[in-house]
Amino acid sequence: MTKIAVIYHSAQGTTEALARSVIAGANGLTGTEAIGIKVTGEEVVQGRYRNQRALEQLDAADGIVFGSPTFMGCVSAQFKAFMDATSERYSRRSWAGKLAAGFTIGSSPSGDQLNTLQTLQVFASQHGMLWISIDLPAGADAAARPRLGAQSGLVAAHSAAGEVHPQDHLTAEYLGSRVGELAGLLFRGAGATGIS
Ligand SMILES: Cc1cc2nc3c(=O)[nH]c(=O)nc-3n(C[C@H](O)[C@H](O)[C@H](O)COP(=O)(O)O)c2cc1C
Repeated sequence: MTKIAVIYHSAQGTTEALARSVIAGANGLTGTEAIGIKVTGEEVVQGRYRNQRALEQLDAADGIVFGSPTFMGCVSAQFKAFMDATSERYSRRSWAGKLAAGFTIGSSPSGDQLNTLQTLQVFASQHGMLWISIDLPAGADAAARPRLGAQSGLVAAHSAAGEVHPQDHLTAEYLGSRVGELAGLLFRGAGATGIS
């Protein structure tokens, strides 16, 4: 069984909604099990993220997808607390060779979300993880994914009413299925399942 974990922080629910789509995309593959882990403010005590069980769940995953809202042009403080809590794993190289990917959402189509994604990408690289991009041709994909054109991960933006765009959900599903399929190929020798 290929294991994918999606760890995310969400204050108002839009990042969580995208996380559900990433999970659904991965769970749509035969032989893949995806779980969601939500980082909450209550788990951050004096600046330290304290959920050891969550970290152990991530240890068991073949691929980890990181999700954070873009707050002031970067990951949220809660998500950064989680990132800092992985430093022992960094020292032990626990996550080296796992697959990684990321997604973020903001209120503006160009609200500096790319900096959030790049923060996630650097974080994954510090761990020696293998970063999975979005390989769809922006502007040429039949389903118009990725809507805002970012390729290094999913950049989403919600409407003025706070709604997540359906195409951003489609891209999130695609990202989940891509990470799941590649993890299956790399770690389980599973045959291609036909991402489309
Ligand atoms: C403190 C704060 C900072 C924010 N900074 C940005 C920003 O830099 N760029 C942006 O596009 N949206 C920004 N937003 C909007 C949020 O990213 C957006 O509403 C997002 O969907 C929230 O995610 P959530 O629903 O998972 O909490 C900010 C919101 C807050 C509360």
